[in-house]
Amino acid sequence: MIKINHLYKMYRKGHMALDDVNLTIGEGMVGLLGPNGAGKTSLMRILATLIRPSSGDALIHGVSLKNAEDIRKMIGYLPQQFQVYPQLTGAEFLDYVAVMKGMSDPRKRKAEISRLLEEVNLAEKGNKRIRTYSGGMRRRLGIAQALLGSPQVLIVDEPTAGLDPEERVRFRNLLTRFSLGRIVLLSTHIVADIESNCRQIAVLDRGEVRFSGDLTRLQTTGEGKVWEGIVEESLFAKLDPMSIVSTRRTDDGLLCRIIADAPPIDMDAAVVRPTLEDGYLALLRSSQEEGAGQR
Ligand SMILES: Nc1ncnc2c1ncn2[C@@H]1O[C@H](COP(=O)(O)OP(=O)(O)OP(=O)(O)O)[C@@H](O)[C@H]1O
Repeated sequence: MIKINHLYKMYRKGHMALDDVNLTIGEGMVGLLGPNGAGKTSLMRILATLIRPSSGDALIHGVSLKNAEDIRKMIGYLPQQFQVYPQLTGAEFLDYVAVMKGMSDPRKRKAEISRLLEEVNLAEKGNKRIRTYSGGMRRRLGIAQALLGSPQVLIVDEPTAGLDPEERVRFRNLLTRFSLGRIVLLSTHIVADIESNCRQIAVLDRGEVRFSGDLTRLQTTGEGKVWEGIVEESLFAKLDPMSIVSTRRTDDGLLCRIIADAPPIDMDAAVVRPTLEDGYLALLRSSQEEGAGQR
């Protein structure tokens, strides 16, 4: 279990990236969802002991972040900008990382590397240079390096960014497999990444936790706030663009889906069942309105 207590991160020039974050994260796949700049990377880097919080602490399986050496043994981390050495082969790269992680026995390293290459579906590519790998393969190699030493906690920062839909699905399934008996904390701003396989979701916005719970509860946040109706082009131009979730051209006109407490006066709209994405957008909307009210 990860228990985050009153965590703050203030960067130089006074920017508050994390503002009293409290969160309990259990076993399985956990999604950390939030728009750009929400503080996801800051939180993950703190948990991976790459940066220090300004104040507060987190306990990972009971160990404080202050014991960075012990925490690092428990954690595998895949950063957003994962750097590889293109001239090395996948196996050479993993061997290099394994040495850095203190795995001194070459035979054990070799066995673990071939096991991991197999697990991430790169067994046949292990002896090829990384420069020949696709984006998805590099990301899978990134997971393999994070899993070296069998960490109990895997932290992955926006791992699906830039992947094509097929690789994205493949990558999600891979993470789900690794989440059995482990904590996999996955950050993303794409709802589909967490839709099918996350047991818990936390939503971060402007440094604060706005939600923590399961998928159904996030979805119901949108209840009574999602409206659908046909609008004329002239009305469409007047709608608040921030409230429009989707538009589809039909024979009767533009079918518009919007998130609002009430539909615009001249829109003939009916309330519809929210999707998970609607729930997330409704939550962000109310969090942003709250923020605007306080400014
Ligand atoms: N080293 C830094 N110095 C100053 N400000 C920073 C630094 N790193 C991040 N920030 C700011 O802190 C806030 C949170 O950034 P962070 O990268 O943690 O968010 P994020 O949710 O991961 O965003 P993204 O999805 O865009 O990566 C942003 O406003 C960002 O500009």
